[in-house]
Amino acid sequence: MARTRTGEGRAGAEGGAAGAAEEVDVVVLGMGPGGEEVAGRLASAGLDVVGVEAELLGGECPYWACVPTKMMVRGADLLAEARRVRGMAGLAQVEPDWSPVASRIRDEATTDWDDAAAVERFTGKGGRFVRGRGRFTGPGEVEVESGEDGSASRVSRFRARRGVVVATGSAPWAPPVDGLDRVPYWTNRQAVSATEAPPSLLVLGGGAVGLEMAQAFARFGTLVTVVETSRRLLSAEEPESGELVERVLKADGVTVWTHTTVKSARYSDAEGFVLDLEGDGELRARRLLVATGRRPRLAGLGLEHLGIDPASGSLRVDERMRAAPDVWAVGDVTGEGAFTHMAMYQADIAVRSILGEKGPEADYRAVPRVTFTDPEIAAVGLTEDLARERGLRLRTGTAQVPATSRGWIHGTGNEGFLKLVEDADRGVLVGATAAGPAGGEILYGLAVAVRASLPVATLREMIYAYPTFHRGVLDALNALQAAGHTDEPRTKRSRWT
Ligand SMILES: Cc1cc2nc3c(=O)[nH]c(=O)nc-3n(C[C@H](O)[C@H](O)[C@H](O)COP(=O)(O)OP(=O)(O)OC[C@H]3O[C@@H](n4cnc5c(N)ncnc54)[C@H](O)[C@@H]3O)c2cc1C
Ligand SMILES: NC(=O)c1ccc[n+]([C@@H]2O[C@H](COP(=O)([O-])OP(=O)(O)OC[C@H]3O[C@@H](n4cnc5c(N)ncnc54)[C@H](O)[C@@H]3O)[C@@H](O)[C@H]2O)c1
Repeated sequence: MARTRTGEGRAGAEGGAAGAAEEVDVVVLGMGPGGEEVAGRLASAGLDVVGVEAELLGGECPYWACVPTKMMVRGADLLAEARRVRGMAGLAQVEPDWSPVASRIRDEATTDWDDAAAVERFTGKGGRFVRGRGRFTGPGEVEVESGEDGSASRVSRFRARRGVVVATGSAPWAPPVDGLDRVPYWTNRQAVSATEAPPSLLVLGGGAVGLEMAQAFARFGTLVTVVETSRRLLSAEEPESGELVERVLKADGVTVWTHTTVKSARYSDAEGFVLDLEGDGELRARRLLVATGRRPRLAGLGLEHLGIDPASGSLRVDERMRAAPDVWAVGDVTGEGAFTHMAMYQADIAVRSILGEKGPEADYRAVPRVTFTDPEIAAVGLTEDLARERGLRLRTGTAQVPATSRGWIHGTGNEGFLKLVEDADRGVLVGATAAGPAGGEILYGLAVAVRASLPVATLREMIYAYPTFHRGVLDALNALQAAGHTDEPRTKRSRWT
């Protein structure tokens, strides 16, 4: 697990001594992807910047989230591809072994959960790094407490002339299930630090975290059961996405319980984890992963000193990332979408805002999101349901990947679909889903179309390379036009798409 270095003083000045606040330009609270980007850019621009981080500089993404989970996914996908050789290209014998995945995560991704290189990168730009937990003590005033595990704690105080950036991210949230707080369940952190694939795993929550991990462990031989309260998996996405991912997970041997409520949880060495289901008996496994969402980290930040209610759920920001006078916020803490690309996007806007530079304001019409299951479930903009809720008059068009030329050529492993949601009055796409092999890559063109409000007529006039997966967009456009309004997926393969 993480070797935190709270309180060590190797990374530049440690700030003002307790009692005397040191004047600096900007203090950044939390150095995940959002905070690191803001602090690094401002330091490079010549500002006197203090970056405060309680754990590891880089935050959740490189050490416990995006990067290590995608290494898990990569290993799992290699196994799945090897298993598809039979009937397509001969025979391949597959013997799953988790240890190369664990080694890559430990040695390549996280350097054994050590952030020395990231600290050096930041201080190399002229930033000053303080390891510790920061909080507001007044407008523009920040106190950082360093030291833990019984070591004497020290307090540094700063007064930020230009302002403070809050980038404290999010923490896993567990539902109020009786007994859950008393059992040693995994969050994403223990799951990515696993040195072996457990024999059996219960996954509570059928969102991105739960499903990426469920499929990865299943492909390495773990007996996985997913339990989800909603009627379908990936409930925020198109219904077709949840249906597809449930189908492929089942093909991977995963047991899926949707629309299921867990009443209570217990654990013993002999029994392992036991979840009591409302009405439906119980589920058992050696490990339990709780992946039921995350919540912005606002507690203990002293936001009350700014007149902000820390219980407000997220730190609301305007289109220039301002949360209060001379306070900016970026990343998961803003509640605008818990993605690294969102944190980086907002960081860019905050940097320009702090430097007084002009430039575009935040625009969330085309937020891309990719769940890295196999097939990848990628989407941008509004789902059909959300677009309807906004009162738009819609047309939708869907193409099934196996019915396209490339999907058909691809053969096994070709599950997926492309769905377009058009604002029929304006003739532009307001949302799209690309589910299938390389769905996240195919999404790019659709994201451009949504963001730039490209006329659907222009999309139809374009030339799509044959036989690519993205050429399926033409099929979906044809479906859009043919039906006027169609929710029916096309099942027949047209000759040239
Ligand atoms: C399992 C998993 C997989 C994911 N995969 C992807 C993916 O593939 N693609 C993607 O785009 N997103 C992914 N995400 C989401 C992504 O990790 C987050 O959106 C991203 O890390 C948010 O960045 P951030 O800077 O807002 O916050 P964080 O990364 O959470 O960093 C915040 C930092 O602030 C520090 N901090 C908190 N409070 C204080 C304080 N008071 N003082 C000092 N420091 C403090 C924390 O220690 C932390 O290091 C994934 C998330 C999970 C859980
Ligand atoms: N590939 C990516 O970009 C990626 C990957 C992982 C995580 N993330 C980000 O991290 C955030 C957190 O991911 P997550 O999957 O933990 O959250 P999520 O909110 O996406 O999904 C949580 C799921 O848990 C379910 N749930 C809630 N309470 C439950 C209960 N008591 N029993 C069973 N199920 C319950 C919800 O209905 C929901 O489907 C996401 O918002 C996502 O943006 C992104």
